[in-house]
Amino acid sequence: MRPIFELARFSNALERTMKVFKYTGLARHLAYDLPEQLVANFAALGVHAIYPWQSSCLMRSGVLSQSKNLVYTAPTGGGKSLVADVVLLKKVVRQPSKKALLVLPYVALVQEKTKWLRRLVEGLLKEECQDGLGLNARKPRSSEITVVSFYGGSKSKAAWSDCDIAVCTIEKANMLVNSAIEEGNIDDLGIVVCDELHMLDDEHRGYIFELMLTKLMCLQIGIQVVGMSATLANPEVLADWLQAKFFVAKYRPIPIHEHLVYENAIYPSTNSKEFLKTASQLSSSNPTQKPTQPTSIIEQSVHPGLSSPLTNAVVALAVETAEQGYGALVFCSSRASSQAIACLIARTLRHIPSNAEVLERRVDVLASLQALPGGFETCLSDTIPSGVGFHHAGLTVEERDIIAEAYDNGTLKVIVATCSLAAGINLPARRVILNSARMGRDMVGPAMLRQMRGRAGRKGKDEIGETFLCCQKVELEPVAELLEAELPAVISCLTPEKRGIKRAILEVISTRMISTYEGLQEYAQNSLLWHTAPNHKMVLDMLDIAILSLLKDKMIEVTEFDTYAPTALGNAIVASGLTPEDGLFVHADLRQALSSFVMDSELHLFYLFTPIPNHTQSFAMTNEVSWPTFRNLLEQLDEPSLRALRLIGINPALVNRLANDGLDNVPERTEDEIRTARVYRRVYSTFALRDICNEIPINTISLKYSLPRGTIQNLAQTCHGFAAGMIKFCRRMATPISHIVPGQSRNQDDSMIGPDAQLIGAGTPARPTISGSEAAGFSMLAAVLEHMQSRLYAGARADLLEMAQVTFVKGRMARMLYESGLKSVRALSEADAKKDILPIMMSVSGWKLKQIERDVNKEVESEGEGKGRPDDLYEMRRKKLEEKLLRKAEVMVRSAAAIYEREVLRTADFEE
Ligand SMILES: Nc1ncnc2c1ncn2[C@@H]1O[C@H](COP(=O)(O)OP(=O)(O)OP(=O)(O)O)[C@@H](O)[C@H]1O
Repeated sequence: MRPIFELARFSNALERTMKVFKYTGLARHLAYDLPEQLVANFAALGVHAIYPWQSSCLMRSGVLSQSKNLVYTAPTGGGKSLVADVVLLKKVVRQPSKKALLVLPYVALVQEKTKWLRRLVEGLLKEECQDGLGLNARKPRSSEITVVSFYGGSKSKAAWSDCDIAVCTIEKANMLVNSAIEEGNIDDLGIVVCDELHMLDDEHRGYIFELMLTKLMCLQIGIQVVGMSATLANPEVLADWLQAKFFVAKYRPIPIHEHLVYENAIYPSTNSKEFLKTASQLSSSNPTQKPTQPTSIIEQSVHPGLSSPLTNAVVALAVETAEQGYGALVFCSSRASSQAIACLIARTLRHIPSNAEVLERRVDVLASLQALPGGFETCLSDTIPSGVGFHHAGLTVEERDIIAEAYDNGTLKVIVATCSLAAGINLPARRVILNSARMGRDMVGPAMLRQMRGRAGRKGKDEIGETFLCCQKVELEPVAELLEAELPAVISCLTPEKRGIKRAILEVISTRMISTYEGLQEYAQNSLLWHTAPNHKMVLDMLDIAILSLLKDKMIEVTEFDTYAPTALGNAIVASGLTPEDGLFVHADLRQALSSFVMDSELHLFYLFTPIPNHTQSFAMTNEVSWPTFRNLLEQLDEPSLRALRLIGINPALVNRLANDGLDNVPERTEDEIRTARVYRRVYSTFALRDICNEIPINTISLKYSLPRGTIQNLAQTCHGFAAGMIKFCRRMATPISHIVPGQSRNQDDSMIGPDAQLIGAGTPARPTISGSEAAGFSMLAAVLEHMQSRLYAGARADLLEMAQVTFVKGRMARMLYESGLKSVRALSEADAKKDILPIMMSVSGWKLKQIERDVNKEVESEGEGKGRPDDLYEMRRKKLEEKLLRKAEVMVRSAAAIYEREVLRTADFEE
């Protein structure tokens, strides 16, 4: 290792850093040209030296000088993120006018990375300006670096303009890039880092990576692109596409010892070839083949639940790891089996004594789970005391966070999870145990298998890593095939069989990036599709077909200059982040609402705010509708609500028939039938959304609709973003925007176009692409939806709506204030922040106090009494929290006073 950051012996960070430079040679450090504070921050986070491969990768010409794009791969846990962190932070510090986008596929990863980067930029300043040169140069002004996360369901209201580094999900990143192009400030973007680049070939979400990167490649304005992955079979192809340097590293700081387990026997496999050989020998019926010898045998338990050798092996291996005081991650094929296996492991571990302090921490974990407003999976009460948790998408985010944190800090020793955990968060383990290699009924793919096994032995957490792939006889052959399988080459998802290029074309026309046919051809030539297609004519034909289809669907039009311009519809679809197909679906629903909107029931509005099936893939999948429940819900509706549903297209007789016949779903053979099925599924979700807004606990809703709590929570979180998208859709439909010059188009809140908006081409008339009355209708609908949006944000009934306008008063807080007598904005405006509001806020934040207590105990335990007395530390942090909440309470009172004053003035105006 090259010890550029070697340190630890010095107390003061800066002093430490200076010593580092002397020790390692300034020349080496200057090669990276990193600010001292950044070096110190890396060291404080445990990165004292850089791996040789990281150094070689960074030193590829043009990478650090930010003139070259970079694509690289390294094994899981190999330290890829550090390379990207260095390039990204250097850009932001040295070119302070530039912003950085960091794109990750999962919300949990976005949150984790945001926390990491915030710690990394602590005290790190970007240089604001440097006027003049030499002796006359003015000293640069400096300012702090802001890191903001963007993802669906995020409560943050931060805007692109507020941040230096935006950490985003793929969809949000694409939307940010679209808005920046449209608003003419894409120049502000200096670097885009794409983690998990292999996701490019994920048909559901990954193709948006390609749309975004193709735009950046086409723009040619020097935005540096950095892409990385542990599972890229063809980095050179991607590098060629992105005009990037590429680098392949094989280094893994902690090697993994791999094993195959079959019929209670453990076979070693030092590499995947040997693994494959062992698996093939075991599955072979050839008597002449010399049998492979196991290294050890797992004792078969007499417990009836462990009669299957596979389950017996999985449980025994997990128990052994926990007994030795290490962490084990067990991957199962389904949510149900992960819970069942967790219970079996816990039952065995129950008889093994743990120390009193650990037991107490587990009691705290359970208490935190019990305190969750959304309820918790009661089965966890059986497993947590033994140090075992489970983790899957059926749990709420809070449950998953508590379990992951307890595992990370050693309170829990085993987590049993579905494979979504492997890619979703960075939880390391001494031992990774695969209870067969399946996801549902299918075998996992080679990339996922690598991700799962890659969780074993992570630098900074453990010094050894082991994996055990446990399988049954029938699985030996598919497992052998899986092990032999090469990682599939990443290919474009824009092929006609997958997503096609319609959305891609609509986006670039709608954002005004391209308006000519030649421009569109050039765009297509910048896509991965072009780089991987065997035949370029096919791509150009696809382009023609997509243009025709967009013209036919009236999403784009041909102007009198023979260029392409978006229609209001096309613009609305792109602005609200929908695919063209989903956009048409939503448009049909909104037009119907325009023609006959049912105002005397909330149901129609809730329907329009319900994310459409496929928009949030996890909700209301085909087989998740319980038709008997649907029928019961219809039976309880009042007349206006029933009328609303009939208008939307629900036929109660059909629901009745499906419930009686025990059928799974409405038929989906023709396009009409597919649309109808989507409407039924969306309405089912609408009922759940209505319950969420009526503050029915997640637990109760989950039971009522036979849907997991995680699914209900996902609906609650995604509906806000979807509702905002619908409002944007209506606003754009209401506005003649087709000839607005980029950069002049709209206000920050994306509301109306100013009267001075410039026209493209002298004398070009601004032609609304929909009729005046329809535009007015959409404008009215936007206003109605906007009004109702606060109902969603409040998560509370109408009587709390007024309160929910006040800053920081949302959901539970609104209810608590209401219940303690502060029932109106006026009452709140007259309240005493310290005496009346602070105690309520402290009780709502009870879980935070628990968290403080846990953190203090943990720190004192690891750093000793030098940190201070636990009680004093706790008191100090409690006071800090109190001060923070008091400031919030004061803002609340001021906000309530402002709203009340406005209200009084409005009434006075009206009375005059
Ligand atoms: N040079 C280094 N010295 C010490 N620790 C390091 C170094 N580089 C990375 N690490 C640590 O190793 C761990 C794994 O690194 P990182 O998350 O960057 O790996 P990765 O290759 O991105 O893994 P994955 O593919 O699983 O996301 C992290 O805890 C990270 O802080």
